[in-house]
Order: sequence, then structure tokens, then C-alpha cells
Amino acid sequence: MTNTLNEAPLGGGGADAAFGSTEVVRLESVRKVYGGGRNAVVALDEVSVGLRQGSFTAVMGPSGSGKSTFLQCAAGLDRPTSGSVVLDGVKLASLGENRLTKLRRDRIGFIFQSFNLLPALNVRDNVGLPLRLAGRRPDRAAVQEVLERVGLGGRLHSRPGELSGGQQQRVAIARALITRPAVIFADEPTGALDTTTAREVLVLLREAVEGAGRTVVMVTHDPVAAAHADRVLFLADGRVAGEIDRPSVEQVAERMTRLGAAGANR
Ligand SMILES: Nc1ncnc2c1ncn2[C@@H]1O[C@H](COP(=O)(O)OP(=O)(O)OP(=O)(O)O)[C@@H](O)[C@H]1O
Repeated sequence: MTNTLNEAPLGGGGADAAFGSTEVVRLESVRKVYGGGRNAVVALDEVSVGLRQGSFTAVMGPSGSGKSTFLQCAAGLDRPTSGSVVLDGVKLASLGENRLTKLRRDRIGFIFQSFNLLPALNVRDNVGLPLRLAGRRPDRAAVQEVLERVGLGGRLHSRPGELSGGQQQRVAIARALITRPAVIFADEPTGALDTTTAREVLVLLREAVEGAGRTVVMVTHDPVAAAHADRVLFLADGRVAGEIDRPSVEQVAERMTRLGAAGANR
């Protein structure tokens, strides 16, 4: 396990191996309880899920169903109350805070609804930031290449404030890709974008999966966004309430309506 950390260089880890068969993330009987006593809230209730390398999974469910908690636990941002999470061959519970931080930095990419770029840094430096944080000098050619991949090869010196929302999210995708992470976790990545721009972002995430063999996990409320994934995982009341492989927008919307109705009847 320790070896996995040491031997997984930033430039290439498990995700570059033959993808499609092995699980890069495994949650086993994960339970997350916030608070205690009468105020205890069970946000995740015995969730067991595996995510294959080179797959694109959307996580959906009614408000409060546990999607964010799922993402936080799977990405090592929060610790489950019980159960285990194995990411890129490493059991997260066995890591102290420093090693967990290093694993997140080296092996995970994050994309947020609000982009989370640093306004004072230009595009090139924002993209290179994860490498700098890891103590590495960003390779200019690699930064250029990843920015070209997201269609921003000509905007190296722009600052985030000079870019549209869609362009900023594309910078965030480039930043997530630069470390060649085992998994990219995206929390509502299209939530702040219009339909056309959202589609561009989803196509880029799809390309990261198909072209580079990345593994993407995306929380979304949008059935159209979810239909870009290989699989949609539905949560309700902190439990896995079903899944759809190769989802269509209609299938996802219909399932969400049923889950929403079930929640409203409680
Ligand atoms: N820090 C916290 N302290 C207490 N309860 C929490 C905390 N975070 C989440 N919860 C509760 O856990 C449950 C699941 O929350 P979570 O944010 O994971 O749901 P979600 O599906 O992401 O919701 P939404 O779609 O509204 O963002 C909810 O009942 C929520 O109120």
C-alpha cells in the first residue's frame, strides 16, 4: 500500500494501465453519520460500489440523498464512520492526514461547479499549480498540450476573470488532467453553465475517459449531463437505489421522477 503511493509517479499510475477491467475506487459498506444522539443524520448507509478504471459514472439522487457525502468519502476528503474506501489500490483509512493529502494531490483531480481557479494566476499557472504543490516544476510542453486538448492553447496568459464560465471550467479540466490522476471527481461541473457550454465540458470529460483512460465520477442533478456517462448510480436516503448502464436522458429523468416522488411521500 505504501509502495503504491511511492511508486505511482505523477506522470503515470494505474490509470495508464490496461483500463476497463480493474476497479480504481471501491467503497465497501460505507456508512457516514453526521452528528450524534437524536440529531444523528445517516448520510450514507452501507454503500458498496466499485468504479472501473476508464469508466464515466454519474451520481444522481434527490436533494439530501448523500451525493456530496459519497463524493467526499470516495475522494478521501471526509472519512466514513465505518466501512472502507480503497482508491488506486490504497486503503484510505490506513493513511494519516499527510499521506492522504499527498494521495489526493497526486492521484485525484477535482472539478467544481464554481471552477475554483486562482484569480491572480494566469491560465498556464493555474493549470500547473497541482504540480507546483507537489514540488514539481510544471513542464511547459505538457501544460500547453493539455490546454490545447481543452481548446485553450491560445489563452495561456489570460486570467480567469478574462474568460467565460465555460472557458474557466475548461481550464479547471486541464488542471485536473495535468497530474494524470487515477480518478477525476466532478461536483456539478456543468451546474453554472448554459446548455451549449455544458455540453462542451461533458464532451471533454468523455474524451478524458475514452482518449486518456481516465476514470470520471460526476455528481449532477441534470439528466442530460448524466446521459454522457457510461453508468448512472442513483442514491436515495443514503443508499444505492439502482443504476442504469448506457443511460438515455429519458431513462434517467424517469428514474429521478420516481425517486423524487418516493422522497416526497415520506
Ligand atoms: N456536515 C454535515 N453535518 C450534518 N449533516 C450533514 C452534513 N453534511 C451533510 N449532512 C446531511 O447528510 C445528508 C446527505 O447530504 P448530502 O449533502 O450528501 O446530500 P446531496 O445528495 O449531495 O444533497 P444536494 O443535492 O442537496 O446537494 C443530508 O440529510 C444532509 O443534511
